[in-house]
This record gives sequence, C-alpha cells and structure tokens, in this order.
Amino acid sequence: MEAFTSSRTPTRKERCASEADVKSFEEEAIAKAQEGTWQGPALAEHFGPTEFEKGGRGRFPAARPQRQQLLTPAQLRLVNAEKKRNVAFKEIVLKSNRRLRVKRINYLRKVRYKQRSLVQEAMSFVRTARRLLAPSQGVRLLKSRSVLPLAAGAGVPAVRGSMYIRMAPTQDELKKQVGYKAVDDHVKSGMVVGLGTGSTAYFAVERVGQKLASGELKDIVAIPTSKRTQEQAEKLGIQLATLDTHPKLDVAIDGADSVDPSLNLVKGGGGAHFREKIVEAAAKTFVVIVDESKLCDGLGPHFPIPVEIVPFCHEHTARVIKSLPALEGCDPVLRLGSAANNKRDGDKPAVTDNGDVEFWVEYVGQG
Ligand SMILES: O=C(CO)[C@H](O)[C@H](O)COP(=O)(O)O
Repeated sequence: MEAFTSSRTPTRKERCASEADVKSFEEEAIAKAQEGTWQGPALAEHFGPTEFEKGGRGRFPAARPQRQQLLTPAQLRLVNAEKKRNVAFKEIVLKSNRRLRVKRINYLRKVRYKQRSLVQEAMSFVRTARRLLAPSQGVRLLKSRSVLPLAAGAGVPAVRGSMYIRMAPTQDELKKQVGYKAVDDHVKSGMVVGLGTGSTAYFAVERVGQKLASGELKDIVAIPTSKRTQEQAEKLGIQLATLDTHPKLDVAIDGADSVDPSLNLVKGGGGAHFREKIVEAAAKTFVVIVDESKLCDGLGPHFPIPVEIVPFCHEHTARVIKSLPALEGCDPVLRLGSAANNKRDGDKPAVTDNGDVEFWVEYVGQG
C-alpha cells in the first residue's frame, strides 16, 4: 500500500476520464492517426498521471504482478479499466491505419483511372482531328514516333500504339510563313516593292529587311503604304521612295481582311487602305498574303467594309452611304479607337494617316 504516497486515494473522477473525455480522446486519436501524427495513447498526458502509468512500460503499459499486489481492489479496477481502454485505443489505431490504407488504394485507383481516361480522350481527339482537318488547312497529322506526343494532360505517359500529332501552327506562325514566302518567291534584287500594312504584311517587310541585311537582296527600293510600315522599314534599313519618284512597282505585297473564292478582297481593317489602294494599283504584280481565317464564301458578312471619308459632315456622308442601293442591308458605323488594328477599341473616332475618319459598313442582313 505504500506505493500510493498521497494522503488520500485519488477519486475515480480524478484518475479516470469521464465517458465524454474518453470519447473525445478517441476522436483525437483517430484524427491524429489519419494525419499520421499519432504518437501512441499518451494517457498520462491526456488524463493526468496515474500510479499505474508510472509503473507501466512501453506503448501499452501492462501492470506488473508485484505492483498489482500493492493495489487496493478499487485501484485494481481502475488499472483494469485503463488496460481495457488501452486495448480499445490499439484497435482504434489499427482500424484507422486500415482505413488509411483503403483510402490510399482508392486514391491510387482514381489517379490511374483519370490517367487512362485522359489518354482515351487524347486518342479520340486525334481521331476527330484526323476526320475534321484537311492537310490543306496547315495541319499535318502524323503517325510517327518522331514527333511530340499529343499533350492531352501533363504527366500522362505515352502508351504503346498511341497516336501522335503535330500541332497546327498558330495564326501568327501562318502569317509569318506566308509573309516570308511571298518575299522569297516574288522579290528579286533591283526591284521596286510596295510594302503593305498590317500584322501579316509586317512579316513580309521583316523578310525584306533580313534579306537585305544578309546580302541576299540588293538595290531594293520600297514604297510603304502607311506610317507604321514606313517606320518598320526605316528601322530595318530599307531604302524608301514614293510614287512621285517611282510610279511603277514590280511587286506589292499586302494582307487582306476577307478573300472570296473569286479572289475579291476586303481591305482596310488596319486603317491604311486608302494609301494601299493607290500604291498597289501601280504594281505589276500584287501578292495578297492571308491565313485561312480570311477565306470566306462571299464578302460582307465575314468582315465589315472599311470606308475612309473626310471628317467634314461625316454623318451626312454616312446617310448617303446607307441609301446606296448596292449597300441595301448594310449599316455604316463610325469606327472608334485606333485605326492601327482591326479591333474596335477606344471611344473616339479612329483617324487615318490622312487625317480622315472611317466607317465600317456592316452587313446587317437584307433591309
Ligand atoms: O488592309 C489592311 C490594312 O489596312 C490589312 O492588310 C488587313 O487589315 C489585314 O491585316 P492583318 O494582316 O493584320 O490581318
């Protein structure tokens, strides 16, 4: 009996946790076990030290026989109750470990399933792409291991027998390809060249600059169709002139906004069509460079028709345009924002290089 040095025997309440305490400890134990921070049933810490735990050992302390002899029957009951709880905790830990294992297996199954469905999705995309896209649209579908596997999702392994695709060039890449090719095929040393305006013509101007710098082209005289193109050409060291000194051009290269099957064009989305028309009309050969987004079945609905007019009484001019029988079903809209791109940005009238304003004659259907 001398093992208990305190003046009185601790009450059951002091030594043993209430049912609610045990429950909350169990819940905490399960939660910790699930997070992987479970350190064992730290009963002493949780419920306060007991003589039993002082004498116990290991993770689930067992009462030593000689100590049991020192306990009163009431204390022995407490010890046994505590032992039972330890067994219960052990079971909880084992159960939660099992639950964690099951969870992990389910997670891995889900990941594998997702990977498999991504690969299937990729393959069905390739099949659809093969059906829909013709090689003439700039996309070449290959079945070869020498090109990149379809990027259907990061980390999806290429599977045996999978399809491979070379991704379609972007619109900018297509613009560059046609811009460069036009110069490579049509511009020779000693020529007078009309330089168009816009994001496609930009690449043609760039190519002329490159070829002059490399010495592949010599004695080129260029006539720009806008202030923007003039600035780009000057930066590239291209010699510039005007129609006043060079009225005949060997070739002019420019983009367009719409091209119908008979090669009729809408031009001027970039706000430079007034000068473009004057310069390009003076060229022996006019090379139009477009990507496939510009092709249409008929002019009108595909892209509004830009009309440059003097600012004087422009509202009156708009009414006159609207009343033209040939433009039935069309509506002239004052172009706002910048004239330098074919977007409607800003809220002030767009002003061209010539100080004019523009209407975009929009097709709104049969009037
Ligand atoms: O007519 C033009 C500029 O007045 C452009 O050539 C036309 O708008 C096409 O531009 P982009 O090549 O940027 O699409």
